[in-house]
Amino acid sequence: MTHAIDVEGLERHFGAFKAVRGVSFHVEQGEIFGYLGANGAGKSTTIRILCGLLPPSGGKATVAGHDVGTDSEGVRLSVGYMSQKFSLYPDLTAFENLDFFGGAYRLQRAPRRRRARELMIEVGLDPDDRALTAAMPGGMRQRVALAAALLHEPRIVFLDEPTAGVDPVARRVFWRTIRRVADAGVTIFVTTHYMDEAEYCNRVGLMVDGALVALDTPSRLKETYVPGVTYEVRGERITPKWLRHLPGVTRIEPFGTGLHVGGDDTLCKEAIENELGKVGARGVSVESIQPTLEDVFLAVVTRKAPA
Ligand SMILES: Nc1ncnc2c1ncn2[C@@H]1O[C@H](COP(=O)(O)OP(=O)(O)OP(=O)(O)O)[C@@H](O)[C@H]1O
Repeated sequence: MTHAIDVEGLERHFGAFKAVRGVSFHVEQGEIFGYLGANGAGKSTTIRILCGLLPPSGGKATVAGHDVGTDSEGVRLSVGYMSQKFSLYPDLTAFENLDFFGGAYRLQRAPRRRRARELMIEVGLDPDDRALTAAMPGGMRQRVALAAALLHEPRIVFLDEPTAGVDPVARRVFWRTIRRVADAGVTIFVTTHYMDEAEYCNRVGLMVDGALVALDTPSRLKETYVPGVTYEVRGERITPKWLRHLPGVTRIEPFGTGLHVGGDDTLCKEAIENELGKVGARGVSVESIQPTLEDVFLAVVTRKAPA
């Protein structure tokens, strides 16, 4: 059975530089697939290949049954794509923009206008607002771009950092829409820098320097890469070197103003408190926490493989 997206040994080189290196994965129809990685890891390049906008240098990928190398037109007609650099016509309203994009997809006038209105309401916009998109704040423009990517009812949607710069309340609206669309059987391929959003994905792939170094459900990634216990440790001018040699400690990462300290099951709160007491650390608090995907990400990026 073909998957919504099938990728095998995908490569993309820019001159001597390898932006995507031997990436293989598949995405099931209706799955929300998160693609994470630092800036420059190769996420947007992968998306552009999978949307039929950039030819691969090697390997093979099929999207909605179309080969990206030989049938990029078929791919483009089957997918929705919200790019990081989407552009709206500044001298049109949001509704007029959507009406225009719908026309470009050759959707008939009455159904495309009905769908544009429905989508605008879904993403929290007023279809009758006469404001031009030039005057719209970035987060509102991103809502229009999301609606535009969904307009022609694609079976697969690629969202490249759809919520970058969007406030937390609006991010919830985005994700409510994304989940509703996925519940209707549409496949979502999404990149994000917000690790809390990655938790909403069925599976998550982690890219480092063009390579896919980990791929699994959020809970299995945590079991694999940050097993054992995790403590959030805070205190005045606290530094990893104070705890590095404590028995049972397996990882320490700076996290906000504190540290996330991971260890095997022998590591307890009291041992950390005692150790910090010995070096005279002040204002110490130690809390047992559930690891986040950010812990996974940091563990993968610094280690690149499970211990
Ligand atoms: N057309 C191009 N020519 C040369 N290098 C490119 C080109 N497009 C991308 N790159 C390089 O390929 C690498 C991967 O870029 P890409 O945009 O895929 O990263 P990304 O993971 O999407 O990062 P970000 O989170 O910043 O969007 C970067 O080093 C980038 O500079």
